[in-house]
Amino acid sequence: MIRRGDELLIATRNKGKSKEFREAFREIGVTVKDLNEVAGLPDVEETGTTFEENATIKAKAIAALVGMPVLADDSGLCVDALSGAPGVYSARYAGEPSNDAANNEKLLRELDRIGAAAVILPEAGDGFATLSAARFACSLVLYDPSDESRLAAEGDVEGRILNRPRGSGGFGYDPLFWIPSLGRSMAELALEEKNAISHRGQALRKLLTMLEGKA
Ligand SMILES: O=c1[nH]c(=O)c2ncn([C@@H]3O[C@H](COP(=O)(O)OP(=O)(O)OP(=O)(O)O)[C@@H](O)[C@H]3O)c2[nH]1
Ligand SMILES: [Mg+2]
Repeated sequence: MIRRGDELLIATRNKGKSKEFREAFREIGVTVKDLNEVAGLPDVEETGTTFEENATIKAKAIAALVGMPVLADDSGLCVDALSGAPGVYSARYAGEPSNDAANNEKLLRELDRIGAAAVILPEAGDGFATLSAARFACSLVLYDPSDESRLAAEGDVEGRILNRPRGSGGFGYDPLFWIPSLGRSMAELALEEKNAISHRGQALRKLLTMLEGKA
């Protein structure tokens, strides 16, 4: 369903996501396009209550319009101390249009409001602490309108929320996401390093393995 030399449309307007997909698919010779590069495609409303539901909604809606297989990603950050919030609302946590800086500020405000206990991180240097365990989760859905087939895969990565941002890579909440096993924030990882461990990278590797099995 996806072969070397193919072009694949990803039903996303998030340039951070497309950058990560572009890098991952480049390794297998597949060119990636996102919704910002194709004129006339709508924003799809995310009315689902789970990542998988939303990824399915996005993939099907766009595939119906372009008549080709489409990959969609729905993902987010689930924070233990906030009972799993922001979850499926991660992009719109601080309101719409979505704004990474405002979302990060709201996350720290909410953790402060509930009095989340700060655990000092000596290995991170001056003034850094973590406030809660958290995970990034990603659901990928590849939908092919020619036979109405749907492939779905999930990935997640565990970490802790930092009390202040660290690093300049990645996107979204990456500067606030500390990975204890690496002793770095997600925003301190190079693109390939992030893809090697991230929720999105794991989901994508699972999906590609499923596709190989079908070929
Ligand atoms: O720091 C982060 N590193 C990541 O790797 C990551 N993956 C997801 N997220 C957050 O979760 C929202 C997804 O929401 P989402 O799946 O609806 O995507 P989106 O609305 O940004 O674009 P689209 O794909 O829907 O067009 C994003 O906006 C981010 O806030 C991440 N944050
Ligand atoms: Mg979205």
